[in-house]
Amino acid sequence: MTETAPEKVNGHVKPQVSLLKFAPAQPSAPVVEKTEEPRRRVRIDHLRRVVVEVRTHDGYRALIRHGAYTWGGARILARRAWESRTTARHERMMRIAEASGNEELVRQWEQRAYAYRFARHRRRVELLQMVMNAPKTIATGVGAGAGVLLLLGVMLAWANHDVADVLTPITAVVEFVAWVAFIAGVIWEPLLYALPFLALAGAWKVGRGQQAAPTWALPADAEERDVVPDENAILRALGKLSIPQLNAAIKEGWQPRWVSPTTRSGNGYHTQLQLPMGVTVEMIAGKKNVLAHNLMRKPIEVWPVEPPKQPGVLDLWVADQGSLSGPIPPWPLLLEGTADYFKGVPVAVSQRGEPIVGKLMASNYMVGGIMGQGKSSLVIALLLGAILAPIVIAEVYCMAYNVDFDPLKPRLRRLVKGDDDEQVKDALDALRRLRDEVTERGKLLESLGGEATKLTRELALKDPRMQPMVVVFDEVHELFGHKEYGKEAGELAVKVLKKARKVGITLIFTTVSPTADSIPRDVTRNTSNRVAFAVGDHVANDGLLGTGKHKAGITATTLIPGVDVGTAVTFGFTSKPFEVIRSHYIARDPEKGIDEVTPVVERAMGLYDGTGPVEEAEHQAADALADVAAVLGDEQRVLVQEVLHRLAEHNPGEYRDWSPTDLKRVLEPYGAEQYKSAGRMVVSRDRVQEAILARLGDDLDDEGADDI
Ligand SMILES: Nc1ncnc2c1ncn2[C@@H]1O[C@H](COP(=O)(O)OP(=O)(O)OP(=O)(O)O)[C@@H](O)[C@H]1O
Repeated sequence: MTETAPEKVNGHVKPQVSLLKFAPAQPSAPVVEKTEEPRRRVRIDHLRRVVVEVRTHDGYRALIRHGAYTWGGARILARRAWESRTTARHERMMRIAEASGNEELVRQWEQRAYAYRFARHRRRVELLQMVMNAPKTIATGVGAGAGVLLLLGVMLAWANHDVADVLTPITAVVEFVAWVAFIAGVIWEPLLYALPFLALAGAWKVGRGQQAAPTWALPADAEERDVVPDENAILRALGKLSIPQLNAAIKEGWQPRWVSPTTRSGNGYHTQLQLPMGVTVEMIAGKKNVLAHNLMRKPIEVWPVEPPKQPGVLDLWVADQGSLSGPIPPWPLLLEGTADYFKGVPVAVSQRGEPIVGKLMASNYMVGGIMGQGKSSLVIALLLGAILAPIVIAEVYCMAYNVDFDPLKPRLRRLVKGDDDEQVKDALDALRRLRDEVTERGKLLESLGGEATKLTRELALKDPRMQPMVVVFDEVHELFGHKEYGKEAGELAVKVLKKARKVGITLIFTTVSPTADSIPRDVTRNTSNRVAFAVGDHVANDGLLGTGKHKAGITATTLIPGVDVGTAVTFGFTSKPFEVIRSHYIARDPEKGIDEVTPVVERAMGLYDGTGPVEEAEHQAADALADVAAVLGDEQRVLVQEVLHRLAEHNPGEYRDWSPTDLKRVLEPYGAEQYKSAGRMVVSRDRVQEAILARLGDDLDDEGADDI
């Protein structure tokens, strides 16, 4: 017996009772002549072309435009009239308030609607009463008027001694009425004929004022998209984003609450407004390109974001046209000046044109973006600034074969180049050393720093083991992505980053691949300053700037590679949720013979060797005895507390934390320590001066002994 495989229906063994309904087998269809369909399509295409092409005809556009103005104006007037006589407006406002969940506002509009209805009812009742009383009122009025005229006539007749004058006032009034009737008779007919035209003209004017015509029919200059993004321009631009919920709100009469009206901010404009229900900032950010177009800007010049503490608010910053593509001012330290590790280094200008300082103390960097967008240049600006502070130790681990860091070599403690296992291992070793270093420095800080919770300038100058360090890991994905060293490197980096900020170690990572696969998330999370040059997609963007940033409009995906070179979206440089920066460029192109980097390195070397204007490195230990003498001045005796106070003022770095014991420790060897006078501890000027002389004598003796 042969077994046959069960028949299958849709991949299942054929069921006993099939629930599948098969279409009856069609008799072979007769061959149909297919010539009709293309012809119909051709006709539709032709029709469509005619409809579209006719729009380009000036006469047709003018006809539609003016027709639409009139029709639209009439509709607007009718709506206004309707709203003025009914509670339609109140109800609309109530719907908006209700939709935005503002119960207080709903109640207010309800009360207004009630007051309006009440007033309208009273007016109607009064009108009715007036109509009913009209005959009586008219009769009374006419009677009173006739009486007055008659009285005037009598007085006139009396004055003129002519009885005929009694009727003169009444005759004059009758003649006046006849004239009015005559004039009205003359103008009535033309007025009657002109009335529809006047109404049409009025409607046309209103329609034109409101631009109530299809956009394609408007004259070329009528689409007055304003260069200044004021409230009107912003509302117009928002209304043309094709966001249904926003359009519905606008149709309902939504008027935004301007949290902050449009104000000038640097080289752009800043506005904040509350969005209606159903419309999120993400939706607006998703249409950033269209918004930028509507505001007559490039996408990079428009930044719609949601402030962290103001949910539902659209924070819009619009740069001046072209302001982000002009030349960047030269690096402030290019020709002169030194830097201070504890204050930071100028690296860029912000979107508003303000200087951006790259902090070094308590900061770490992750710089990413596709190739050739300026990552290395930004890091070189940071590093050049850092080495212009003579106390800084700098190391570079560049996991690629490139010459970017070569000119800095003389001033670097270590420069490793290359992406072979050997160099990657060097970078790993550097991280291992740094792990030990941060621990060591932590202990030193505890023992030397006293109250200080992090490295201070004084401490760094006092102890060479606490000299600030800047360590660059270029193309760091080679390290973190390394199959042998990657895992350990990631863990070490996180450990170092967590402790480095307090002990004066700055880590700078750069990568072309800022995704979670190449850079451990925890490494990026623990970097305070993140820089995204043009990136390939939102994954890379969020890998650098943080999850959800792309959706929230903080995105470097709109930066154009090759065009926006040197421009980056950053986090951590200022207190703002993000900052678009344009980095200073210290040019170097050996092929063209341009090299601005080397002179800066030479300057840094001058400072470092002590041949230049060293400000910080040459730290002289304070001479406490001389300082005490200086603060005593001419006074015979000074209270100990006063001496300590004056010393702290004189040299806060050295004496701020001094106590009477410290003072005693310095003065005692010379017998000049404080003593009690009239019940209070004092320091004597004469004793201190004698101590200085005694010390001088000792020094001379020592020199004499050395000479022998
Ligand atoms: N701020 C800037 N302004 C003007 N041009 C710049 C700026 N930064 C960089 N460039 C130009 O872009 C080129 C590439 O810069 P850089 O090497 O810094 O890019 P990168 O992102 O580090 O590229 P790679 O990943 O290939 O090293 C530079 O040689 C320079 O010509």
